[in-house]
Amino acid sequence: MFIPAHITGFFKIYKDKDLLKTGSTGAGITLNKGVSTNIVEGNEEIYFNGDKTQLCPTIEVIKNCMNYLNHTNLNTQKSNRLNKNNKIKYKLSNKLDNNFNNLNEFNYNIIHKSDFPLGCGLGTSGACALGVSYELCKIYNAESKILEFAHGAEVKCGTGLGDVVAQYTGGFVIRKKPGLPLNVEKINIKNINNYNVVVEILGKKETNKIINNADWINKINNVSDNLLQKLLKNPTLKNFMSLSYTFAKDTGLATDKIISLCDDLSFTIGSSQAMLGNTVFCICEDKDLNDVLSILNNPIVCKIYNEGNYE
Ligand SMILES: Nc1ncnc2c1ncn2[C@@H]1O[C@H](COP(=O)(O)OP(=O)(O)O)[C@@H](O)[C@H]1O
Ligand SMILES: CC(C)(COP(=O)(O)O)[C@@H](O)C(=O)O
Repeated sequence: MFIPAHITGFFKIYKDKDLLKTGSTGAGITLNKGVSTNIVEGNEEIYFNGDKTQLCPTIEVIKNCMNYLNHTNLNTQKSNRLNKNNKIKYKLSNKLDNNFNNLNEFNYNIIHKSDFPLGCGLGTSGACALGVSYELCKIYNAESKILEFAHGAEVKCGTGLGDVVAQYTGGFVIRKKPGLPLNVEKINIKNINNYNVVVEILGKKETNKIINNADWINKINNVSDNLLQKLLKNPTLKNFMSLSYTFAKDTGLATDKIISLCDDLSFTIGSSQAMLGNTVFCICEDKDLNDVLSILNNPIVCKIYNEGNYE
């Protein structure tokens, strides 16, 4: 299952005892590059772009799914699966039934193939969580839990607050309430294919260290306080980029290098920092694309990905 990358422009942090109510409000866009996840028979391993990893959000999604199955009528589920006569599903179900609490006993591999690295503000960890959640929920007929498993896992790992909700929705997404239940506005963009989103990754930045630090939470929430209303009043890509730049600058999250690159890109529709990464992004029309590319060292050109589960 392909899950798009997601760039948050600005956000406000909400913490709650309930992981599912913890999250962020704010706004972002999903991209036509992201993560594809598959489940295959194997030796209980998780792979990210060919490397064996212990990826927290992926592991937590599997645990969420196991706990859920543990509390559900297993026999009914099992007979459904057996009827489908699918070898992988059958093996998976046996392993899950026998080894609820031991991830190491699973007889399958999770394979993530990503266009972007982890830790660069492109929602890669959220895309892994949502991808594995879709795949597992498909196997266990637990589709109603896809979002819960993935959002809960991201929050628990401290790797994201709003990415999963936005990635599930797809497009230019304004998150009006934190976490679940979903409360978002998906903005319709005319001639969406005329826009390019150009991404320049400068380095890594661990989301965890910012969203769990009291000083950063204060700064972020003070600056973002009225940005959501401003965007809702005028929900255009230009306004989104301008508010995102204000957020990046006024919170102090943007480094001098990021600010200087954004200044160089001021002829575009807008440029800012991809939250929460050491990454710059800008939105431009085709006529400006060559000029944008000439300014950046390793630009990655994307389009806005508008598919999703918005109703
Ligand atoms: N190669 C890796 N294997 C496993 N985990 C990784 C690897 N590289 C980074 N991580 C972890 O992945 C998570 C990335 O989360 P985050 O910073 O939110 O990234 P993103 O912006 O891509 O969502 C962090 O918990 C980080 O420790
Ligand atoms: C900005 C962030 C808190 C983290 O995003 P990332 O670094 O891409 O995981 C995001 O989840 C959000 O709530 O908007």
